[in-house]
This record gives sequence, structure tokens and C-alpha cells, in this order.
Amino acid sequence: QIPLKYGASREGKRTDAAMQRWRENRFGQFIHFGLYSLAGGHWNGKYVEGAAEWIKGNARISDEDYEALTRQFVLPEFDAREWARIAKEMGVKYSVITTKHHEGFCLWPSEYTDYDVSRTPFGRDLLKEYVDAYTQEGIDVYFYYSIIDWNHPDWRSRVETVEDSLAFFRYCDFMNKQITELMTRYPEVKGFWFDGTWDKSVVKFGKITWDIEQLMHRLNPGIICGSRLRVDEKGARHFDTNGKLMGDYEQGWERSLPEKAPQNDWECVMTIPENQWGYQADWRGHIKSATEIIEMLAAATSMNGNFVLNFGPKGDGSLREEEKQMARKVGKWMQLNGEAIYGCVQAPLKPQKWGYYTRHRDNGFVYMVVCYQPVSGMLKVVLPTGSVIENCVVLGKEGMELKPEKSTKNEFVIPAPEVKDGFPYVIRLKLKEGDSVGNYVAPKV
Ligand SMILES: C[C@@H]1N[C@@H](C(=O)NCc2ccccc2)[C@H](O)[C@@H]1O
Repeated sequence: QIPLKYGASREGKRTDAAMQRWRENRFGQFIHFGLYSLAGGHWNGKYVEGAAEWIKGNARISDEDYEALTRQFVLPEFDAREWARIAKEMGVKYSVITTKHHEGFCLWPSEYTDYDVSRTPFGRDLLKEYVDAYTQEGIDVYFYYSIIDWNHPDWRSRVETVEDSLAFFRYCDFMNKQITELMTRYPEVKGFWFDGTWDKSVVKFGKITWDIEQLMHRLNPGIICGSRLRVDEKGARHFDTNGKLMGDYEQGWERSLPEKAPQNDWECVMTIPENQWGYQADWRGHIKSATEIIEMLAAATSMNGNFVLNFGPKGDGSLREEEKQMARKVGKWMQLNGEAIYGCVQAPLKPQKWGYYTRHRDNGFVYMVVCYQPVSGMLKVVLPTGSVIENCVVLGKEGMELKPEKSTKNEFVIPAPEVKDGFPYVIRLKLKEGDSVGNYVAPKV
């Protein structure tokens, strides 16, 4: 352990109510919306390779031509209540919106820049309408904020000269003012999702990320912030030089899931196409199905993690058809099977090939989210010695009890119900405390 001034400010999992609510939410939505949404991944009528929200660099667009997009920011179809209704239908419990992405354009009327909604024909406080509509639907709101800011004259991706450092510290002052503004104008915000902390300037001056963390906790002690914000004074990111997680949860799982359950709280953020966050009119490559998304959500829950699915609304402010379809299908599944996700955690059982176990933190049930239907028609379950399966039903068909057969001392096989709709199904197990050697404590923790 080496002494650090700007390493982890706290150790271990947070146990306060705000963080427990973050954990129990489990399923979230990401919204990427900005000037890039107007371009839709195309420029001068041509498809532009790469992530659509990076189009300024990908298409080598001049500052002047890019800034002209502000005049097209009209959003005739924008209705935050419709976005919130779709999010509610999908079954998400929280939503993260890009208040300012790398492009630097702000979705709220900021006092500290005019590169924001107030300088557009739309002219309204989009962020306020989003916060109110989602809060109205009972969905917690979180703010994505990019440290990188391609528009701000004082942003520096690296600091090499005295002039660079003067500019960069002016930019840090600007950031602190904007973060304060966001937390005071929209006190409903539950947390921040910082991005763009990989550049040399931030890695060199890790203290600025400590300062942001301190500022946020002064304004709201319960605020939640992931590890991607943080860099310690030695340039270590996410985990400080002593290996301690900085921030409230591991925020490194971007478009990927861990193989096994991380020790810390963690969150995965996922795109429906391979790598498009902002609106791309022409989705190419593999587009994930609702079934694949549900499997990822179950996998995350089975490893004590949260799963956030990204939507990239169109340049007119409406949601694209494929995303509305996704919301409908995932939402239908969540209606029936949400009890295996919300408030659930990893189950203390040996993982099996048919899918993922979850257990509810206090209803004592264990859930089997079956994603891989066995050709044998038999679902294997290995329980601690002495366990007894008291009850075994398929969610949505609670009336039809399944009859597990004991195959060895602590192995059971459950006849697999037929899959008709192409979606995972959930079997709910009620386990009775073992009455033999090695009593099994039913998961009530
Ligand atoms: C959440 C996403 N993060 C932004 C991004 O620049 N990702 C590039 C990246 C890819 C992998 C690790 C860190 C950063 C993307 O534009 C999205 O906003």
C-alpha cells in the first residue's frame, strides 16, 4: 500500500439507501442525444464509418459546419413523455441521458456556454422536460457528462506547455461550474455517468477528478458516481494504484459483460447494434434481438451487476422503430419475469449450462433463467447437500408445478417446459432448509 492523496476516497460496497436502490433497479436505459443525432451517421449524403456520436472526427467535419447543426436542432417530434412512456413499458428503473457528449453541446440552457439548446430553434430546456417526464413515470434519472469537450476552446487532450495548463485549468473550472449547475437546477438527479477520462490531460492531472467527486458529495452526499470518472495522482484509472476501486461501482463494462461476478458493484452499458450510441440511420452488422438483450440482463443480474440498454433517438426527437419494438418485447418479458431481475442478486449455486440463477434478496426464491434449452429435455440443478425443492413453477404458469427428480445425493433434474415464443423462461424454486448433514440455509439473506 503506498500513500495516496487522490486514490479511493472510500473502501468496500456502499450500504446506504441510495446505493441499495441503484442495486435493486438492476435494469436501466441509456439515451444518447445531441447534434450528432441530426447527422444520423451520414454526412454529405454518405454513410460514415464508426460510432455515429463520433461523426465530427470520423467525417472530418469543420467546427463551423458542425456548429451549423445547431440551426437544424428543431425536434418537431420530441416529446419527453413519450420517451418516458416507452422506457416505462420496457421496464427500466433508471435512465442515463447525455447532458453533454464529447461534442460539447449541452441539452440544458447552461450559464457557462451558449453551445446549448438555448441557441437552437428548439430553444427549450430539453433536460428539464426529460427529468420531469421520467420522474413522473417513477424512473430514476442519471446524467452522462463527457469530460472531453471538442467545442470548448480551453479543453486539452494533452497538457504540454504552460499555456496548455492555464487553458486546461480554466476548462476544469468550467466543468465544476457546469456540474454544480446540473446538480442545482435538477436536484432529482441520482448520479453522474462520466465519460472521456482516458486522454493524457486527465490522466496527468488526476486530482481534478478527485475535486469533481468532492464537489458532488458536498452538493449531494448520496450522489452515485462510477469508477470511470476517477484517476489517482499516479495516473491509475478506475482502480487506484493500491488496487482499490475509485467511485461507487465498476464502470468499465462498455459493450461487454464480465465472465464471472466482480467483487464490486458494477454496471454494463450495451448497444443494440455492435457499436452505435448516437442515432445511426443505417444500422449495419449484427443487431441484437430482444432475446439476446434479455439474456444479457439475466447474466448481469446473476453476477450482481446492472444492465443499461442504449437508445439513440432520431434527429427529429422521435424514437426509432427498432428501439420501440425492443421496448415492447423486453417489456412484455419483464412484466412476466421481472421478479427474477428487480432486487435480485447472485445465487450461491453452481452455474449450469442452461442459463443463469438469480435469487431475490429477501423473498427466499431462487430463479432459473433458462436461455439454452437442453436437447435432453432435462434441466440439471445441483444444490447444497440436504436441500429440498419444496416448489417449482414456471413464471406465468404458476398453476403448473414441475416435478424435479433426484438424480444423485444433491443433484436434481427438472423436466424442461416447451419453448414456444423464442424467449428465455424462468423457473422459480422454493428451497426448504436441509434437515440432514450440512444444513443448507435457504437464500433469505
Ligand atoms: C458510453 C460510450 N462511451 C463513448 C466512447 O467514446 N467510448 C469509447 C471507449 C471505448 C472503450 C472504452 C472507453 C471508451 C461512446 O461514444 C459512448 O458515449
